[in-house]
Amino acid sequence: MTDLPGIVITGASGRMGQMLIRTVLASDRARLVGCVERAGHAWVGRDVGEAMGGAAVGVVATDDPLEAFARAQAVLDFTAPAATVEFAALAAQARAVHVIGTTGLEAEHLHKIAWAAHHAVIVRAGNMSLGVNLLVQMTKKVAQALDADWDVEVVEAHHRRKVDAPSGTALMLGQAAADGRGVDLAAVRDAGRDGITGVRRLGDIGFSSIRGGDIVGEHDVIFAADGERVVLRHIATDRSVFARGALRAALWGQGQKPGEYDMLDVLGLSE
Ligand SMILES: NC(=O)C1=CN([C@@H]2O[C@H](COP(=O)(O)OP(=O)(O)OC[C@H]3O[C@@H](n4cnc5c(N)ncnc54)[C@H](OP(=O)(O)O)[C@@H]3O)[C@@H](O)[C@H]2O)C=CC1
Ligand SMILES: O=C(O)C1=N[C@H](C(=O)O)C[C@H](O)C1
Repeated sequence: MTDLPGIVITGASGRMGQMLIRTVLASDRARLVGCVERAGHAWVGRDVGEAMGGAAVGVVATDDPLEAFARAQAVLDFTAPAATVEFAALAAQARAVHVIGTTGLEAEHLHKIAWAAHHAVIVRAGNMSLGVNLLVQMTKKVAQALDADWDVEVVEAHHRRKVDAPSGTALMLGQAAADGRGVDLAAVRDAGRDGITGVRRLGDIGFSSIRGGDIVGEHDVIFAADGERVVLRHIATDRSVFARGALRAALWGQGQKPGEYDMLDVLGLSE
């Protein structure tokens, strides 16, 4: 039992944090050894099972990430960009595999994460589900097969509490379409149409975001031509698909060389 990889969960009280706690506790391949919340959070000092309204599980939430990471083989991190950058440095210091699900990361954050990956294994993906990562590969293949007369639009829908747009998944899908076409996404990205936009630019990849209610996560990649359309779709109905992927990544990362990996590596879908 104690030989199983020890897992720490950051942002433990969050939507994903709580799903990750349940997933790790239910697993016979890993054990929960720590949960992190920020200083002053109501969960700090409390057993996380009780904090979730159930029975005690023997893990007390802490506001000391380094102490927790030092006891772990992997950190599952679905928090916010500034926190994730801080955790990347600490996980590298503790030589723990850092699984990053956080989205909304900008160039400055990615740069710091890349530095941490010189010293530790980092697995980062805007979406950890098997289905979305298959969709990424399908999107690349369809984009390879179709020319720029097929307009590419990525449409995503999420719950009302999501703070970043386009979603990390939408950006992965847009990147896959750009890779398939052999173009630079930054040069063709079109997000946020409003007002007199002018006609659509040939070759652009468009992004649209819907926010409402409790939508877990829905993504369409639309290839639209004159007279026909191809639509690739993924619908997540339960956050457990992300949590299972994250735990799989943590286990896969054990024994890998330091570096930055993604879910395509974990799932063996890289080309
Ligand atoms: N890659 C994937 O498969 C998926 C990625 N996500 C991404 O995961 C992230 C979290 O999503 P979700 O769970 O819905 O969000 P929540 O807001 O429900 O949870 C985020 C948690 O992180 C905590 N947090 C933020 N900053 C810190 C910090 N400095 N130290 C410790 N804890 C901190 C928050 O605490 P507090 O409340 O105190 O701010 C909160 O508990 C988002 O970026 C989302 O897009 C979500 C689902 C799947
Ligand atoms: O914030 C969320 O909820 C989700 N975020 C990820 C994203 O930005 O794509 C993954 C999933 O869609 C849920």
